[in-house]
Parts: sequence; structure tokens; C-alpha cells
Amino acid sequence: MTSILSIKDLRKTYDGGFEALRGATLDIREGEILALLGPNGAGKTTLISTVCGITKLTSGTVTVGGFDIQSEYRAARGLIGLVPQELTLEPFETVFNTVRLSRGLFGKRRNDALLEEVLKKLSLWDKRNAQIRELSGGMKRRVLIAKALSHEPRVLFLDEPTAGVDVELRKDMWEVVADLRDSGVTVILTTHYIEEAEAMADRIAVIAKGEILLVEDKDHLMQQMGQKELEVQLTDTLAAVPEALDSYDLRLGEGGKSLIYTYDTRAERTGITALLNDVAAAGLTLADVQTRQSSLEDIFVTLVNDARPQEAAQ
Ligand SMILES: Nc1ncnc2c1ncn2[C@@H]1O[C@H](COP(=O)(O)OP(=O)(O)OP(=O)(O)O)[C@@H](O)[C@H]1O
Repeated sequence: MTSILSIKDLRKTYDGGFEALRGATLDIREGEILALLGPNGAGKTTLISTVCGITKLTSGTVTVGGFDIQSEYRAARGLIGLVPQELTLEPFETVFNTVRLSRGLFGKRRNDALLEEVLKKLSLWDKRNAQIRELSGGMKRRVLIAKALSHEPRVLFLDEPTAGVDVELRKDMWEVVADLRDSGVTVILTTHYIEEAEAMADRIAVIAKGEILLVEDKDHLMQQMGQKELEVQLTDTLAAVPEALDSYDLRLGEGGKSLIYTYDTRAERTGITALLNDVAAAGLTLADVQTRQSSLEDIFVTLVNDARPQEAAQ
């Protein structure tokens, strides 16, 4: 595995003494989309700000493309693009100038052809001469991405890229991010929309109380931690789960028209065959059988449940 970003035992204690990061360790692979999920106050923004050099770390090491973010700050920072959560743009500046200035700030030589490519990729080329104030919220958000891409970063941080954006635009953004990944940019995004992580990410990292609880391939995580439900629909209507089926963990579906069986996808035997035999032996007739898998959201809620008391204490 080639890691483009390596975070080791990162700690951040704010001036007031609050420990926002408590030994976070995370390796980001080159060319992946990693979603960093965590409840409010978990330390996501602190982690991003520290890696980007906006906040000074207390201890630990961070390297980007092999460059240490403290001793080789310029080289490390040059490899990173940051799309902040808040819209921080100059309203009277044009789109093209905004992006061009941003490139200049990183000390890169002028390259309008590259900026044209970036703006076209983000469907902003037609708006290149428009002032920022004339753009819609979604367009402004894309300008922020264009700014972050203007100096050709290899790692792009997106902090809540679709907060407050409508469903359609959110899907457009997912496509933009997938295209970026395909062009070789490594993407780390934070989001409160779990379905966004489910749709986009290759890997999921979960942070709570300043520590990385888990980093896992998304598909693997969903397969490993997910529970499945089997709904056995019946031609009969039941008032209660039949006694003959007491040995199974069953609950009655809506209107007593089905039995719902929850099983662990990791179990060697799911018990489904035996259940279906016993359902028939109990004199019930099957109408249909359906399975459902728990979502990433269910898994996430289970994982961070332990972190809730800290949040309440703040
Ligand atoms: N400048 C600061 N001084 C003191 N404490 C801070 C500072 N910035 C953040 N914190 C605290 O550090 C903790 C982590 O905050 P952070 O913003 O990193 O969380 P987050 O995971 O990004 O949360 P959210 O999902 O709400 O954006 C919080 O308890 C917050 O109050």
C-alpha cells in the first residue's frame, strides 16, 4: 500500500486544555476517496486543520507525500488542497481571477490552460467572467473546489462539501469528486450525510473523542458489521409469533402479515433453511421472502454510541 498521507499518534490540546485529538493514527492511500465520519465535536475539523497547517499540532507526526508538515511545511502544504466548509470568497472578483489568484498564492507560475481545464471539469467555464456574487450557492461551492485544485494538489480535503446543498446538486458533486479521484487526486471528505459516504467512499474512517475508532474498506465494513433481516411474508395473518418458532429471534411484521428474522452476516450458519422449514411445519404458508441489509448509517450509529456522553458533557 502506498500512503500519500500518514498521520501518526496525532494529538492536539487547545489552549484551554481541551484535548481534541488524542493520538489519532491514519494512513491514506494514494488515489482513494476516504470518508471521515464522526459525531459533532469528534475532531474532524481539528484533524483537517492540523494536517493543513492551520492549527499547530501538540505532538505526533504527519507526512504528506513523504514531507513532514512541520519541518517541510511548504512542500507538504503544496500537495494539499482544502475546500473549507464555509463559503470564503471575494464577492466582486470574477471566477477566473479567484482561481488564478489562488494558484499565485501557492507560488505556482501562471498556467491559464490548466485553470481552464479545472473550470471546465467543474462546469464553471461559462461563468469564468461572472462575479462571485452573481453565482448560485452550488456554483460558489464549486468555485471553492476550483480554488483548491488551482495549484494541482495531490490530496484534496473536502470539509462537508454538500452541506445545505439540494439533492440534485449533491449528486452532481459526487460525480465531480469521483472524476477527481479518477484523475489521480486522493480525496478525504467529512460529511454528516452518511448516504454520501456510502455512495462515494472507498474507505470509511470513524473518529470519536479525538481517536480513530476504525478504518475499513466500505464494502467490507458493511459486510462485516451489517446485520441482515429476512422478512418472511405469509398468506396468513398472525396475532403473535407462533410458539413453535420461539427458538428463533423473530418479530411480527406490520399487520401480522410477516415474520422478521434478524441474523448476523458473519455467522457460519444463518439458520434460514431451518427457519423456513419450521415455518412450513408450523402450518404457515409463505407468500414471499425478502432480505434487507443494514445501512452504513446503522453501523455508524452503533460505532459512535459510546462517544455520545462526551458530547452531552460539553
Ligand atoms: N479553537 C478551539 N479552542 C478550544 N476548543 C476547540 C477549538 N476548536 C475546536 N475545539 C473543540 O475541539 C473539539 C473538536 O472540534 P472539531 O471542530 O474538530 O469537531 P468536528 O468533528 O469537526 O465537529 P463538527 O462535526 O461539529 O464539525 C470540540 O469539542 C470543540 O469544541
